[in-house]
Amino acid sequence: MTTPRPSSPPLRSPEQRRGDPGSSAPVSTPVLRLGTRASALATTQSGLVADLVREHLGREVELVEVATEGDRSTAPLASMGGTGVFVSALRDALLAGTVDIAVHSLKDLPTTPADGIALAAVPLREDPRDVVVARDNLTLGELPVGSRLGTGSPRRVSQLEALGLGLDLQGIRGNVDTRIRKVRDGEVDAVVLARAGLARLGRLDEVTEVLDPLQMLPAPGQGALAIECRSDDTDLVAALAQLEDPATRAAVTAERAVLSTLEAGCSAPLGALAEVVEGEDGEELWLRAVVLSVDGGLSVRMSTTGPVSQAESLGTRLASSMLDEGVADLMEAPPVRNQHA
Ligand SMILES: NCc1[nH]cc(CCC(=O)O)c1CC(=O)O
Repeated sequence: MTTPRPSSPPLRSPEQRRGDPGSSAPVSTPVLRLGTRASALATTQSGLVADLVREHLGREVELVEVATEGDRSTAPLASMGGTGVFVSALRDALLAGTVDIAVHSLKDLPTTPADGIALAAVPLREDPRDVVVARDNLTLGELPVGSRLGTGSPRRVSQLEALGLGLDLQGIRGNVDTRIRKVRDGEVDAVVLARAGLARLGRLDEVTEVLDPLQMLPAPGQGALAIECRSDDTDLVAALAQLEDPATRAAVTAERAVLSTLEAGCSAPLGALAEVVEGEDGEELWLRAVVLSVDGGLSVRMSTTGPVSQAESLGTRLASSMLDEGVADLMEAPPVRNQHA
């Protein structure tokens, strides 16, 4: 046991720190521990939420790093059960009581609710669109036939194939920085990323094209954050509600209802985007969705509008209509090969 030198900060156990009588915070408001993955995007997003909590709840927040299987392994995400691997370690930390708040990218959040976990707030969403980062400032349409485009996402692959650009699509993984570096290093000619991640990381200057949802519908929940806590932490559930953006909550609720309804009958690539728009009778929700075969040869695209207050049923009904159009069969459809597939 070494004695800390006088200049060192005093060492305290988490228990001591929680009710520290020496700090200005009263014992009844302990420091909130916000669990985060270690990636640059995750710590940035967690830092944003920590700032919101400090500002709106007036509470002290500290970030606690939590390692997840999705970060430790470089295996394809699908082989680990999808992006849910990023989520479960943080939820385990919540349930174990080692953290009080967890922040996720909403698009990584499984649609099935987790026991004991509350989705306490969905704050204002970033621009949900996908973007291209390409060499020599090129747009998708300017990339020569045969250009290598790196993306491991079936949703992006199928929609890019559907555009018929003759790109050589290559499955890559890695964080935002790694993917952009593959373009700089010439390993691929371009990558497609969520604009929101680049915006939060302050790297929008890398973007060479913003993809219109007409060409590329984003993933359900893309650009939005999910703030979770233990559901029995009722004071915190109520306090975190101050961080909620109702329009964003309605939009992602509709998008995720499409996802969960289709998940039962269909595992084909899916894009969905809901936006609050001005309708004849005031604000309404405009929901668009697409399901494609993996090779992009077949797709079903639908849209609908409805009351913002009925986001969930709007999504469920749109997905049901898509199932009526046979989207469940798209996975099994014989490959429709375009010239460059
Ligand atoms: N797939 C991983 C992931 N999860 C959330 C984001 C970006 C941030 C967001 O969509 O909110 C990304 C990176 C990307 O898709 O480019």
